Amino acid sequence: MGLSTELPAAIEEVDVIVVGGGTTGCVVAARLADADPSLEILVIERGPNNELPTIEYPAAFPANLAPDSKTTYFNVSKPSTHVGNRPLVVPSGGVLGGGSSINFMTYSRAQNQDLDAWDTPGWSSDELLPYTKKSETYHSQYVDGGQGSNQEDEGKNHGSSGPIHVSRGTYSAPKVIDEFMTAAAKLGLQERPDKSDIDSINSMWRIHRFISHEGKRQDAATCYVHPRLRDGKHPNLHVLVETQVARVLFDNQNVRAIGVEVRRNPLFDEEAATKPLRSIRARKMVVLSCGTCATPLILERSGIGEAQVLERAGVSVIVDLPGVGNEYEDHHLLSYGYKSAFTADETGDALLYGRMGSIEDLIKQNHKILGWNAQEVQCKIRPNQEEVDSLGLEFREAWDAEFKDRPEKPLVVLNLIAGNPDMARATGDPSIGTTAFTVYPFSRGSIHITGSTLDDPADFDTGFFAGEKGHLDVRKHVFAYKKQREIMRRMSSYRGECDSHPPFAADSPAACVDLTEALAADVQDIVYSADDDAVLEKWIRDNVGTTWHSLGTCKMQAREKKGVVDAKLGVYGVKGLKVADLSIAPGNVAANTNTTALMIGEKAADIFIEELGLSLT
Ligand SMILES: Cc1cc2nc3c(=O)[nH]c(=O)nc-3n(C[C@H](O)[C@H](O)[C@H](O)COP(=O)(O)OP(=O)(O)OC[C@H]3O[C@@H](n4cnc5c(N)ncnc54)[C@H](O)[C@@H]3O)c2cc1C
Repeated sequence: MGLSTELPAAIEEVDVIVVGGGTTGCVVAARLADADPSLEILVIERGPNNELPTIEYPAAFPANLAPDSKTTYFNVSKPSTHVGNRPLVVPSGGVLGGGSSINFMTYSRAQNQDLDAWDTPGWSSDELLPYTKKSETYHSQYVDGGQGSNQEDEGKNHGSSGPIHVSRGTYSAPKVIDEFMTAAAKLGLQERPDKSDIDSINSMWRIHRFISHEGKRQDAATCYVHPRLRDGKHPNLHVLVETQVARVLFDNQNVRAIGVEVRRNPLFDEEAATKPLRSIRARKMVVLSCGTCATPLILERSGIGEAQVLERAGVSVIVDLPGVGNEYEDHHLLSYGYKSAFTADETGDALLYGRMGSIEDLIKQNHKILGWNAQEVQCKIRPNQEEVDSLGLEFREAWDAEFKDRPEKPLVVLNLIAGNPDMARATGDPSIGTTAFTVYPFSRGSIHITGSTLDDPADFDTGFFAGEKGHLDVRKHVFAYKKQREIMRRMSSYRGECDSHPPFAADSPAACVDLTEALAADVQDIVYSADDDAVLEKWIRDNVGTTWHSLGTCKMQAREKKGVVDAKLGVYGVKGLKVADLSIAPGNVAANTNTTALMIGEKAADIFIEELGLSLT
């Protein structure tokens, strides 16, 4: 069958069904297809095929987030008083390749200690490193300056023959990077040739990207699935797109997963919503890879979840598993724009605001800027003791308990963007900016079904800044705001703040400025008053958004600790049903999450191959 929008009537049963052809699902399906040519695998993806210019060309990435996008799924939370009574919109992958096909392509690795803290047999950082290496071919060369990696470290930490090519791409903004790094160094941040050495802290690096040397996006569908659909050696791999899975089917005893119920996605076929669902059977295994926001909903529609939630939604309980859909985590993101003396072509603004012509024009010219994502430098930062103390006694107690003796744990991640990251407020003038996200949030959310069908809306609460310690997550952003602003103020092209900053009182030293030249060489830190901090905290609550790093709604941990899957990714209480995506992460990671999703995919594939009695490749 290959790739299709319709399942031929002849295919009623396969060996393995992978539900969700996203980042993790594509890896699992491809590796299973390699392991045994007679094993029939069907990937079912709700979104369209990913072979689109807006996915292939990195610089076109914002198009996938347009409100009418058919490649992104927009999860909408209920309004919360903790974030200014706003509903938050959390986009996730809605296309073959999932998040990896629409994300911003920043390559970033979890700290070693993050994975060790998962505390799960077989999932330590040492045991997982081979899987990250297996997924990637890492190109260390810096085309635009920078120190280049130490060969030995590179071999230790990176792969050299995996399907995903990680490089700096074909374009960058070296002047912006150099100025930022010079400024950040004045505040004690050191440039590391390879911060994905996965232990360093208070350091920065030039961001590597999920972009090949040729300037093409390296998503899981392009790198794992399509080559196998094309090579004539994998007639066992089938991919059904534009099709939604409603629920998992079980045998008569409700013990073993035997298939799924599907319908064509009404986004691509309006009549589908009124047609009966179709069943497809799986002889050996059903793998749920629908991502953090969708996998728990499928489990719940199938009768696996917290009994109260299921009963309220009118679903009969097969397994009472209270962890499903709870303990939702994301990173909390704020973006800040700065006026600058850079010329339009030294930042991404000329591209974003069409001054270089349309993406189609640039494709005709084969322009190098197409292989760029404008994400330039990443820093993982911890406060010093004085900074910790400045965040208040309660924060210090939390710091002492969770961070103080874990020197590899950053508090925030800052990214330098060669353009204004707050696109809603950007004017199109040459500007640069930062994004700041807090890692290891204290606050937690949840996502559940409200009814038994695909059309019932989800009950989604991001939990941002809520709960007993939620306000301490706000304090982390207070630290992040001050830190990033001090770096930016020390850049020689800094000319003041754009509108994406708190409205500090005009007579406060913290007030935003509009300058015609850089600040004098000996820049002093801004001293914020209690009133300034109050304005800042309100701004943070009113403007915080997703970092698109959802995880943890089907945790891999003990059932009595509200775990949903065991160390072999099997769902508790049933057989033949696995989960493989970021929903299984038992704890958060101090990084953008795509690398972790790919790693989970590789590890999951090995687990399944072994359980199915196939040979490892
Ligand atoms: C806008 C955005 C920007 C990001 N930027 C970065 C970045 O720069 N760097 C980075 O490292 N990470 C980034 N991420 C995060 C990263 O891409 C995700 O963490 C990762 O892709 C998640 O992988 P997953 O396999 O868990 O889920 P996904 O990749 O989301 O896969 C789930 C798949 O299941 C499908 N699905 C869901 N429900 C159903 C159903 N009922 N039936 C059939 N199919 C279904 C979805 O359509 C999707 O394709 C970003 C994410 C987004 C959304």
